[in-house]
This record gives sequence, C-alpha cells and structure tokens, in this order.
Amino acid sequence: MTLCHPLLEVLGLTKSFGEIKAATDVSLEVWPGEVHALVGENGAGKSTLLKMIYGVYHPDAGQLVFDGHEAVVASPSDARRLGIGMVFQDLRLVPALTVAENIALAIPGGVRLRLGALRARIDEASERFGLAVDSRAWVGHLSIGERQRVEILKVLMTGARLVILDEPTSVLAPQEVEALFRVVEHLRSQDFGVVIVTHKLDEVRTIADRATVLRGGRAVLSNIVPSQHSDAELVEAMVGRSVADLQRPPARTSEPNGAAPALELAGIECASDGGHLALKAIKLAVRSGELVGIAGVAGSGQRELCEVALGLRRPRAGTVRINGTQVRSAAAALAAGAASVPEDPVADAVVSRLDVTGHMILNGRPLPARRLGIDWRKVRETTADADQRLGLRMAAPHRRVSELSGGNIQRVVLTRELSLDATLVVAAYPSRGLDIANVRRTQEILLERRDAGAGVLVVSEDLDELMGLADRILVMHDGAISGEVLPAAFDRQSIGSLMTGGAA
Ligand SMILES: Nc1ncnc2c1ncn2[C@@H]1O[C@H](COP(=O)(O)OP(=O)(O)OP(=O)(O)O)[C@@H](O)[C@H]1O
Repeated sequence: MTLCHPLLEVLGLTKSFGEIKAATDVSLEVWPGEVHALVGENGAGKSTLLKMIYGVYHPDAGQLVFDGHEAVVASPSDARRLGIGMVFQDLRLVPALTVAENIALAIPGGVRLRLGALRARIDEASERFGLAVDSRAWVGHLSIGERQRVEILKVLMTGARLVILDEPTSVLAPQEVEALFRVVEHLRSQDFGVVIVTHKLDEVRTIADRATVLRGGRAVLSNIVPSQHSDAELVEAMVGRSVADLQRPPARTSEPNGAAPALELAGIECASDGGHLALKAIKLAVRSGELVGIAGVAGSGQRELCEVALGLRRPRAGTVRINGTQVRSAAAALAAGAASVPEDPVADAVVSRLDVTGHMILNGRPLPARRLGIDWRKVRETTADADQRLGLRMAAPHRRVSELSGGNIQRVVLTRELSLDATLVVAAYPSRGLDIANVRRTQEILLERRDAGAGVLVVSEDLDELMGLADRILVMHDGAISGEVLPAAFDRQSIGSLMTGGAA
C-alpha cells in the first residue's frame, strides 16, 4: 500500500535547555520506504530532535504529524504505540539476560509468552526483517554489532513503522556497517521509514534517499536528495566552511644513536577479562616521531593491547617499555610520558556531576596546588590555553560533561590528553563520534604530536583513516600481529585480508 502522505512530518520543532538553543524551528518529512539521513556537526541538535520525535524531550514549540494525523508524543511509550521506534547510541539491553528475555521485556504481553512461542516469534521476525539473531545467546556475550541487531529487532517487534537509528555506525567495524545497511535496505523495501544519524558522507551517499543537515540547532538543508549535492556543499552546510584534505608529510624518525623507542612491547601474552588468551607473542615498537596504526576487526585484541601498553593490564608474559623504562603500572606509564584516549570515553572517562574544567585535571598528572587545595584559576587558564591551541572547541568550562553529546565528550578527552607534553600517545578510535571538521582537526593534532617527536599509536577500524595517517600499519588478527603494511603497499584489500587471517 502506498501512502499519499509522509509517514512522519516534523513541523517547526524547537527546544532549549536553559540558554542553549538545541533545536530551533526544525522541519522535515520522512516517507514510507525512505531512508532519511540526519547530519550535522557535534552539538548541532540531532539527538535532541530525535528525542523529541521519540517523546523523551517535550518540544517548546512545533508539532509532529504521524501517518497523516497530528500526534501528541508525551513519552516513549506514546511513540511506540504510534509506531515510532528508536535505537539509541548506548544500546538499552540487559547484558545478564538472553536475547529472548530482552525481547520478552519489550514487546506487549511478552513476559507471559511461553519460551517456545516467544522463540518462534523471534525466529519469524528475524527471518522477515533479515536480522539474524540467536535468541538463546546471552546479550553480554554478543558483539556490539550483534547487540545492535537485537535492539533493531526488538524495536520492529514492538510494531515500529518508523525506525530511528542514532549514530548506529560509529561503534561498528566496516563489515558490520555493511551488514547493518543490508538490514536498512530490507526495511526500505518493506516500506518502513528510517531516520539515521551519521557523520560520514559516504554512508549518506550509500544508504540515504534524502537528508536533512542541521547546524546550530537549525535545519540548513531540509529533505534534500544527497546525489544532487557535492561533498563540498554538504560539508559547508554542516560546518559553515570548507574542510581541507589531510596533509601527511613523511615521518622524521631519525632517533639519536641508541635512543629507546617511545613504546616497545616484547613477548607479550595476556588474558582477556573472560580468561582466554587475548594477546599472543606481541612484539612491536613505536619510534619517537612515528605514527603507527593498528588495524583489525573489533575484538582482535586491540583493547588489551592498549591497556597493556598503558600499564592498565598486567601481561602474563613479556615486557612493556616506554622510552626505555620498563612499565608495570598505569602510574609508571604516565610517569614515563604516556597519554591516552580511551576506547569508550563515555564509559571510561566521564565522571557524573563534574564539569569540563573538573575533567581537565583527571589526566593523572600532579595538580596545580594553591595552599592546601587545587589552584582552580591555574586549571582554568591551562584549560583555555589547551582549548585554543588544539582548536577542538570544547563545550563551555562550566558544562557538566555527562550532559554533553558523545562527540563533545570525545573532544574534552582529546583536548585533555593531546594537549599534554606526552612522549607516547595511545589513541583508541580517536575520531569516534566526531563530525567531519573535528575528525580532520584531531588527525592534524595526532600528526602534530608525531612531528613534535612523540611516538603515536592509533587504533582504528576505519582503514581510510589509518591509510591517511599512519607511517606504518600493523594488522591484528585473533590476538596476534598478522602483518605489517608500509605506505607504498597501503590498500584496503591487502589490509582487509590480513584482518581476517589471510595473507596480504
Ligand atoms: N539534557 C541536556 N541538558 C543540557 N544541554 C543539553 C542536553 N542535551 C543536549 N544538550 C545540548 O544541546 C546541544 C545539542 O546537543 P545534541 O546532543 O542534540 O547534539 P548532536 O547533534 O546530537 O551532537 P553529536 O553529534 O555530538 O551527538 C548541545 O549544545 C548539547 O550540549
């Protein structure tokens, strides 16, 4: 059945948080069978808009029309009753329950269903929507991509006809993105409406029929067809200016005679949290003035590698040296000159109730002291100086970090860690959640740190990012380094093949 009206019309939605105008007079429409991309820089108001559509926030002004009727969406349960489902960035599943139990909690009458009947419904839905899930698996044992599939299936099984995906690809490996897009295509072919937030233009071009660009809470382009606009036009709409390509001069790694590498791992063996062997005979060195990339499918040992390098995880065997000093603890790694960008800053670096200034002192370095307390004036000065030098435009110093968007949290952590005079930088997924302009600036800063003589280790699943940044790429597979690729041989295929255990 083809509708002659949009599935969803957003008319002039507006929302402020105190002085912050998060969304101003935003309008867009989504038709059945349409994938609509919502794009814009960090803090542009995308999540706020989606949360108004899903009933989490109440708009100050504006209106929603769903399926041709004015809709009052006062809560997420109102939204679900209408047929609007949302998959949040932080997936809302209970890890200690199975897939079937999680779905039972979400669907009406689910907890009263017998297990057999529930599983049959899950299997039928998973077949219909092209979403392979194992209903018996414990959610805590699933990869992030598998959890996302469960969450989408859950949303569809509650009767959603409009599915909102808030930045679903930022936590996925490239193969998982392809799998997700196959699901989205399936939904499109079955006349669902899909709203998807992404920072990546190639994803907009691959998956979206139309797009809306937000900047500073306003829709600067609404309901456009992406193919009718160049990348430069879309970037300009998003950030208000053009963003230059990354320049990567060759590394100058001529170390003085006998100088130790910035980071040296030898014979490292290490267990994962679950007790299996996560790192096997790892031997690597990052020289001062060199940027080494680590490629690999998620879960190949990257997390453990970073933790071992930073003294956060004790290896079973082997040694870690930073600038020649053997390191056995996090404090020793910091003292030897390390700085780090954690894999998941929202989980690992945010202290609720602390503001931006409060987070800037959580870098493990001695605090500027004044009498018996902290010299906050000095902290504010160094924060302002770091913000200006790095140019990642952090949120205002008094803002609570837990209230910031994911990308804005990432910028606080990046500014804190990359403004240090560290001689080793270990950065896991540094551009995760960042908009285009901030991705570029972060990459420039990493190269600036390299050119200032630091050894830089960057873990990323984005091969294009690594190929643009790295002086060498080491590929991890199943806890081991499966190969080393030099710039002249950088190509997606040979790196991809090493990632899955094949030869380059
Ligand atoms: N609950 C809240 N309280 C106060 N301010 C908020 C709240 N939620 C969002 N904001 C602010 O509103 C603005 C828009 O934020 P929003 O999260 O909607 O941006 P976004 O486009 O989703 O960003 P990102 O790409 O980083 O996820 C930002 O300045 C943000 O800090």
